[in-house]
Amino acid sequence: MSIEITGVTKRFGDFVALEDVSVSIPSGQLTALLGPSGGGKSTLLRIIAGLEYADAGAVGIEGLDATALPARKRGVGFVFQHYAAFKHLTVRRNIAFGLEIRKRPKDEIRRRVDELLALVHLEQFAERLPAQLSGGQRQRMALARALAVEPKVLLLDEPFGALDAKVRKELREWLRRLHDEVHVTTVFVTHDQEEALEVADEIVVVNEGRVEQIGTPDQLYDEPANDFVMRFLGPVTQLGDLLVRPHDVALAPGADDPDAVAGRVARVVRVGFEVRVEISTGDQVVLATLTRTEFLRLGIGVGATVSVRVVPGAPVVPVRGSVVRSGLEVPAR
Ligand SMILES: Nc1ncnc2c1ncn2[C@@H]1O[C@H](COP(=O)(O)OP(=O)(O)OP(=O)(O)O)[C@@H](O)[C@H]1O
Repeated sequence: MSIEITGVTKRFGDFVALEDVSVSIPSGQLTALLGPSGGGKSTLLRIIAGLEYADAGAVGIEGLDATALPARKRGVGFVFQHYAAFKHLTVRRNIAFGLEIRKRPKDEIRRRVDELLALVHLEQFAERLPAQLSGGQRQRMALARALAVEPKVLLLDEPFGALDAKVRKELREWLRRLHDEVHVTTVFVTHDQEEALEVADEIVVVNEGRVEQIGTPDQLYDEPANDFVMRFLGPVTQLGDLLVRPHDVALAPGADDPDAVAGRVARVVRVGFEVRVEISTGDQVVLATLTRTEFLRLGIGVGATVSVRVVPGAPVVPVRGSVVRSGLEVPAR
């Protein structure tokens, strides 16, 4: 394991930002810290970086106990959302900075910076000043600068957060390809579930100072540990005491199915290729998302009686604080 976080707690005054957090991050992986704003992702990243210290617990980096080490001795590279470049230095000099202060030989620096410029596709911008770059190019420069000193670990705090949606999407694909080339252990913070699902090898879901779940994108999507994780990863609807994804809700005309919940179609909205059907089951409104073809095959419309059930095998989780049909009590948190 490359980064080993054990029992980390961090308080700011009375406020508990992280509570007994333990996470193992394997070498060479791209790991996302995902969660809502204020959940503690950045605090965890800053504790790994050595920019913040835990009140309790330990941080190991590549087998070394880094708990009390200052940031500069941890071998980590860091990129923030708003990257502070040296405004008066060219892109080339910005990238070379870490190597220059380490007094590496000039020709080695030139060779390494050329490699990095190629890696982040900024060869033709080498002699520009940071102000003459776009936001996306600046973040790529920031990544090249962080990589220059060959960190053991690369830490990215919402690196594309300040960019517009299109550039953000391009850069996340680029980050994935970059990582496949460089393989440096990378941890990045995001509150965007799509970004995490698309880019990360593994996702750590952080909420209210705790880890809700750790898993691959598929594990999180197919086996969400609880209703928080399921809600955070995309649209959900409630059927009885269970949370389910609207595209995993199956409908049949009529109310003959004894294993299904009977309801009445309350609303039908077509959005592009999908049809969203709201079904009133008396005490609940359940949302089902169907393809247009499926919807037409059912031959139903507003007012129709339907049987509602969950597609067999689809992931469901009990709603926190509710009693599940099996009689299992799920404690409210
Ligand atoms: N230096 C500090 N002093 C006091 N409170 C802090 C400090 N740093 C963070 N916090 C609080 O700790 C909590 C966690 O903050 P953190 O930045 O880790 O969350 P986050 O999940 O990264 O959120 P965001 O996505 O908004 O950055 C927040 O409630 C924040 O206000």
